[in-house]
Amino acid sequence: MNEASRRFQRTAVGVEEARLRLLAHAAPVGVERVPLAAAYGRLAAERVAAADPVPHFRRSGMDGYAVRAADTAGAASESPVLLRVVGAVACGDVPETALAPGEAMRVMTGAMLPEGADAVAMLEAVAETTVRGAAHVVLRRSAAPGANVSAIGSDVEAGTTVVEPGRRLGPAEIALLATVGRTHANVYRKPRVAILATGSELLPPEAPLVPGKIRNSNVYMLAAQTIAAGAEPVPLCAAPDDMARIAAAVEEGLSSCDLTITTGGVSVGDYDVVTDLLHEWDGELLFNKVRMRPGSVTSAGARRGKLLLALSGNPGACFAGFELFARPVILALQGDPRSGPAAFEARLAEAFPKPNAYPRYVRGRWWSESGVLYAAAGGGDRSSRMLPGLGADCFVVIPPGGSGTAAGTLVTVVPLRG
Ligand SMILES: Nc1nc2c(c(=O)[nH]1)N[C@H]1C(S)=C(S)[C@@H](COP(=O)(O)OP(=O)(O)OC[C@H]3O[C@@H](n4cnc5c(N)ncnc54)[C@H](O)[C@@H]3O)O[C@H]1N2
Ligand code: MOO
Ligand SMILES: [Mg+2]
Repeated sequence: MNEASRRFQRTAVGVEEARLRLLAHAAPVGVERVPLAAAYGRLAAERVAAADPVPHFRRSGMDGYAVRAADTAGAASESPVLLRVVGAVACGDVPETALAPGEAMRVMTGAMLPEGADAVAMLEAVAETTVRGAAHVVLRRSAAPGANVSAIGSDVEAGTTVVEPGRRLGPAEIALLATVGRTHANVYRKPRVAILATGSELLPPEAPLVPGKIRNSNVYMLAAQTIAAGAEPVPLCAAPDDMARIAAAVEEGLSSCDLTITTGGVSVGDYDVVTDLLHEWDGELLFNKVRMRPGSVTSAGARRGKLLLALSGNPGACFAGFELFARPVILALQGDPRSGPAAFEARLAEAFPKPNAYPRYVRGRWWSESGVLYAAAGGGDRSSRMLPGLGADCFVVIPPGGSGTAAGTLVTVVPLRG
C-alpha cells in the first residue's frame, strides 16, 4: 500500500472519543486476595462495610477526669466544684464501677468511660487535692455534656461503607480495613501488559552504537509507565519491521496478556508495518488517527475482548499515547470507574509560538504562585526528543488553531503521576 492510500483511509477522532472507544473494551480483570501489608496502591474489588461502630465504646478524647456534666454546672472561680476521685482507667481497661453523683474518675485519652460519666475535664482544667486523706479534684469551669467524649460510632457508624470497588487502597483505606477487622483485601489482579517495540533500527541498551541504529528506549519507558499505572509489564522481544514477525508477536501478546501495546511503525512510511497489520486486522478497528499532537498516528483495535494499542515510535508521542490511552485502560481493567486523567486549568507562563492543527500535549511543569496556577510548556518539545521528559510533571494542552498561544492564556493541564 502506498503512502497516499494509507493517509486517505485514516479518519481522526478526538482524544476523548478515542479513549471512550478503548474503555468500552476494558472490562475488569479477575480478583485476588492480598494481605493488607501488600495492598497499598491496589484497586479494591469489593465493598467493605464496618460491622461495628468506631469507636465501639464511649472513649475519652483527653487525659483528664471523667465527670457527670450535671455535677459541674455553675462551676466557676468563685464557685468551684469539688468531686471525689474514685479510681482510674488506663487505655484498654474497663472501669470497675459506675460514676455516682459527686464523683470523678481519672481517665487517659482513648480509655473507656465509666457508666454515668458524660464529660471529661482535661487535666489542665482541674486542680488535684486531698480532702481528709481522699483524692479530690476541683473544677473552676463547667463541663458540657459530651465534652471531650468520643461517642459510640462518632467516627464510623456501623454499616458505613469504608471501601468501594474500584477505589485505590491508600493509607486511609488500609487503616479502615484493619479497623473493621480485615487482614486481607480483595483487589483486582494486576493486568498483564505486553509491550512490543518494533523497528529494524533497534538495539538493546548494552549494544555498542553502530551507524543507523539506536537503542530501544521505548520498551523501558513503557514498562515503567505500566508499573506506575499498577500493572505488570511483559516485554516481548523487539521485532524488526517485518509483518510476519510483528503479527506473531502481537498474537502472543493478545493471547497471554490483558492489553497489548506496540510502539513504532504506525505512520505512513514504507516500513510502518503496524499500520499494515491494523489495515488487515480481523477484529474491530477502534481508530487509526487521533486529533492530537504528538501521537496523531496512535491506533487501536479490539479482538475477542482484548485490546491492541499501537503507539507511535517517536518517544515523546509514545509517552503521551500511553498516558492518555493506556493508563486509563489499565485503570479500567482494575475496575477504576473514572474515564480519563484528571485535569485543571492554569495560566500559560510563556507564549507558545507554534500554531497547531490539533491540541498539542506538551511535556511541562506546573506550579502555584500567590494563589494562581501557572504552567510552562517546554518550547523545545519535539516528539522525537527525550530530554523534554526530564522533570516534566504534566502535559500542558496547547489548544489548536490560531498563530500560537499567548502567555497568560488559560490552558488545560493534565498532571502526570508516578
Ligand atoms: N510522511 C509522513 N511522515 C511522518 C508523519 C506523517 O504524518 N507523514 N508523521 C510523523 C510523526 S508526527 C510521527 S510521531 C512519526 C510516527 O512514526 P511511527 O509511529 O511510524 O514510528 P517509527 O517510524 O517506527 O519511528 C519513529 C521514530 O521513533 C524512533 N523509535 C521507534 N521505536 C523506538 C524505540 N523503541 N525506542 C526509541 N526510539 C524509537 C525511530 O527510530 C524513529 O526515529 O512519523 C513521522 N513521520
Ligand atoms: O505524532 Mo508525531 O509525534 O505526532 O509528532
Ligand atoms: Mg514510521
